[in-house]
Amino acid sequence: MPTLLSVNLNAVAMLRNRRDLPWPSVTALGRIAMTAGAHGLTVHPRPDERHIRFTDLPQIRALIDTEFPGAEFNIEGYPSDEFLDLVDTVHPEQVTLVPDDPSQPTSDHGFDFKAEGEWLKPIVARLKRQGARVSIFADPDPDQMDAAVATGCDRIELYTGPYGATFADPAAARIELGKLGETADRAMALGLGVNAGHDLTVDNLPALVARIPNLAEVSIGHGLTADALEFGMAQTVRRFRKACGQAL
Ligand SMILES: CC(=O)[C@@H](O)[C@H](O)COP(=O)(O)O
Ligand SMILES: NCC(=O)COP(=O)(O)O
Repeated sequence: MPTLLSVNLNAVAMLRNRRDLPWPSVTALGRIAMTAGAHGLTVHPRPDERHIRFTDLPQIRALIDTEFPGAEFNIEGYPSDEFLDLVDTVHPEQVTLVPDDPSQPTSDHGFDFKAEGEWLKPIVARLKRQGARVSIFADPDPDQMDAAVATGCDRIELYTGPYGATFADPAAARIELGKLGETADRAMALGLGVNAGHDLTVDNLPALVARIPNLAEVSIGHGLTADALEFGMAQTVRRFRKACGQAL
């Protein structure tokens, strides 16, 4: 099964929010991405709504349900009561829990499962009762995986930021890829599915999917939106799908 692509719309929303105007439209760009073969759409609403607004969520839900049934809505975020209530109203196919502090400019680490696993367990159970697949953002650290599986989650999402940061340093990239691969191997041996995301690009994806052949899904926003400005959203999605190893 090739790695699936979920297009993160946060960067599109951030551009829209520069003005009190409805463009670029998050749902229109989502529609183009889905028509070009993306498997799903990802959003990461933050408490200050600086990217995705809470009102975007039902619109994206309706887009998927009416035009792309079977596609997946993935909502990422810190599991505050507000976030969990928000998710409850939209019924995403997947929820990805991320240990973000509201003051962080972007996500920059995974959960410490050894320290926070007990706290995560009832949250995972609640989301699974609502029918969502639960994925949890994880650092590339194989030693964390036993505690990750104990939370009851279905998948981890490997934090690939440090790998993305090695774009000008092939030797460093090999080291980061090794850590990601070892963590994925351990997670899969324990029965967890593995997603990945953060700072992935058409250039760094092929080596990642070659090292982790059963990588279930990548969610990509920043690099993909940058390419969409140059190539257009539809062609960009096709380029990223090819980099994931998908047949076009
Ligand atoms: C968990 C993760 O890596 C992404 O959700 C990332 O945080 C995207 O959000 P921004 O593009 O808003 O930083
Ligand atoms: N989960 C990662 C994600 O959705 C997108 O991250 P990025 O490509 O914007 O860094």
